[in-house]
Amino acid sequence: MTHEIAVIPGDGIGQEVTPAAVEVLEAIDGVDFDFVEGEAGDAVKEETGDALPEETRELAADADATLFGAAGETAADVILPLRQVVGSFANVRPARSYPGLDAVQPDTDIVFIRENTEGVYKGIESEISEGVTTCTRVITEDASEKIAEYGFSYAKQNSYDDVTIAHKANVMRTTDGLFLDAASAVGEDRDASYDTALMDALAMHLVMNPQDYGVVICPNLAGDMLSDLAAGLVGGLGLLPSANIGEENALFEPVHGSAPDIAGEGIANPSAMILSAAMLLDHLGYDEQGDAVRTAVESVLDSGPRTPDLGGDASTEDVTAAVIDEL
Ligand SMILES: NC(=O)C1=CN([C@@H]2O[C@H](COP(=O)(O)OP(=O)(O)OC[C@H]3O[C@@H](n4cnc5c(N)ncnc54)[C@H](O)[C@@H]3O)[C@@H](O)[C@H]2O)C=CC1
Ligand SMILES: CC(C)CC(=O)C(=O)O
Repeated sequence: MTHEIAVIPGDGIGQEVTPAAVEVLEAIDGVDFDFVEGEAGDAVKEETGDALPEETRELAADADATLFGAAGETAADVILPLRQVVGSFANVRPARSYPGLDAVQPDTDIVFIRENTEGVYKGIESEISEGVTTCTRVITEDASEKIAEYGFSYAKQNSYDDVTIAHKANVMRTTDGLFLDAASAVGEDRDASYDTALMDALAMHLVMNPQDYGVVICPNLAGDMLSDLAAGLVGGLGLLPSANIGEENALFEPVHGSAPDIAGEGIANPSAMILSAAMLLDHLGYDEQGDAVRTAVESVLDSGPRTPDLGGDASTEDVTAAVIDEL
């Protein structure tokens, strides 16, 4: 069976790390892919006036799964609609420390399960008068229950004992009050053990004691910010993959952006993107192959070569070739 994969490299280092992930997928025995590339991001907007052309939307909608690199200034006009195109309701962001890396917290294994459809990401903003702006934060019972169901199931399936529901219901009493109540009710219904945590204090605890956390179920913006914070604990954004999961489709992307400070130098760390490809393999049912990719990345992170963000002097291509050798 051949799987059609939409490949959308985007801007900046997206153009460098996405081919690395495709090379790794091509090196896997026994799985057939048909990669079809689409354009999106700043460069295509400059050419055509549209950061996400209709052909690219259709490509992602029709493919078995999508690999997305990163976009630059147009990121919100690209990745947010793409998440909708694939019907994603959950953004899964594992933050793990790796042996051999000099990380702030070398004993971290946390998976952020981020609500992926609402909150401030609805983009409902207005300037109601000069110098006065508003942003409407949408939280619904259905979406809160759905992400909690996904989070508790993920914890069970992947043997995480600690589940934490992140919220700020002491301030956003109505919206995060609903998120907290709906997510807690899912935990109660399942007779599952879980904690709840105010997200400000949670940020501190994650930095000081990440080993106390397993699965963290979050509203949309909180999940974005807490997962980036966790990237800092384990060695940086070059290491964090993610999956945007829908009922019938999914999109896989690194947590990082287009990194204009290093774009074009060929030194971006491809690990986050390659690990996103491993999540794509899991999603398509190739768990063994997904594990093999993760093991190969781990081994290269441990023994090198490493890109400059991890203290090395290797290129994106050196690291990719080493991962393929390990495979
Ligand atoms: N999903 C997306 O397409 C996203 C796009 N962006 C866009 O990216 C642009 C830059 O945003 P920033 O806030 O700087 O975030 P960023 O994630 O692009 O970069 C933050 C820092 O991490 C480093 N970094 C990120 N990925 C790396 C990798 N693979 N290897 C080595 N170092 C890496 C960068 O060099 C930079 O110092 C903006 O235009 C923003 O809108 C930001 C976040 C997500
Ligand atoms: C530029 C943004 C759309 C990136 C972000 O916040 C996200 O990953 O949700």
